[in-house]
Amino acid sequence: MQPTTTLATLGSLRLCFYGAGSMAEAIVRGLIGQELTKPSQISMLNRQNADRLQELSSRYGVETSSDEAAKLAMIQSADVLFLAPKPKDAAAALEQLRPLLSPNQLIVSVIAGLSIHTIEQLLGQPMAVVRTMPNTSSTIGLGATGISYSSSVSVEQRLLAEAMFQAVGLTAVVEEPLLDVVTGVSGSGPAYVYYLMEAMIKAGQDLGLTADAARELTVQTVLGAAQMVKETGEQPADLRRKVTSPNGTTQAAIETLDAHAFATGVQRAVARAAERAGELGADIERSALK
Ligand SMILES: NC(=O)C1=CN([C@@H]2O[C@H](COP(=O)(O)OP(=O)(O)OC[C@H]3O[C@@H](n4cnc5c(N)ncnc54)[C@H](O)[C@@H]3O)[C@@H](O)[C@H]2O)C=CC1
Ligand SMILES: O=C(O)[C@@H]1CCC=N1
Repeated sequence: MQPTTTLATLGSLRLCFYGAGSMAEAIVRGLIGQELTKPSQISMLNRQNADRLQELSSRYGVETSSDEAAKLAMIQSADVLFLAPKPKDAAAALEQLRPLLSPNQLIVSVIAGLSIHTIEQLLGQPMAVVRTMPNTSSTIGLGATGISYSSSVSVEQRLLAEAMFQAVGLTAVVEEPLLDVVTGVSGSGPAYVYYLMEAMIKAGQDLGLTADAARELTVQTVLGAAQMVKETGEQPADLRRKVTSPNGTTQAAIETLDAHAFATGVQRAVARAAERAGELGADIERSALK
């Protein structure tokens, strides 16, 4: 299947998001914003928050319902079912889905740590499962998504899954165990960058800039730095050296960051997030075996 055929196919498919939180919204907003599908092809469901569903329906025009019979119809008529509850709710959510599924539906999970093996166990039948780790930047088409497949996912389904996530950003197909590393780098990654930005803005303000100036200068600096790495193809370390004059201001700042073990802290944070993804997956597996 050619990419254009895949995209045309996507427009005709019914997509159901089971779990209507931040990550589901990011993907929906991206798919609609990139005109990959119409809002009428998308349904979004959650456990009990009717106000949230109302908000999503009026914001994007997607189909939502709190009525049990209508929810059932949305699930059963979906060609692609996105699993997007929190890990702690995943075992219960997948067990609820179990009797409603048919083998021709494509399952796309965004749940951190949850393995394809456990998804298959919880769903109780062989299904085509795409396990992904996206991030919230999918909202604006700048997401970064790691993808793995169960062995029963067909070539066409792979192309479809990649087309969906490429529509909302960049994709990397990886061996399944590496999805936990992807979680540490890019799934949780936006939060590290926001944390850095919070600190830069606060420092600017503490030293006398207005809140607006501190924010705008910080945003443009992060945007420009990321774009420089992308457009020049240079290594971040080389670009960093070009900013760092001998005995200048940047050297003084980097020495201060080193004194606070900045790089080690970030490396440990990524590793800990990856480890935590494994722990979340193991917890769900334990609930599944109960
Ligand atoms: N927020 C993020 O940056 C990212 C999140 N993820 C993954 O996405 C998943 C969702 O995360 P968020 O959107 O942040 O969480 P959230 O808390 O914003 O949304 C979770 C949604 O699932 C619904 N839900 C819970 N139990 C349910 C059930 N039994 N049936 C139907 N719906 C149910 C909740 O009502 C809520 O709408 C998680 O598994 C997380 O690991 C993955 C990548 C990035
Ligand atoms: O914090 C979390 O568990 C989720 C997974 C990746 C980003 N947010």
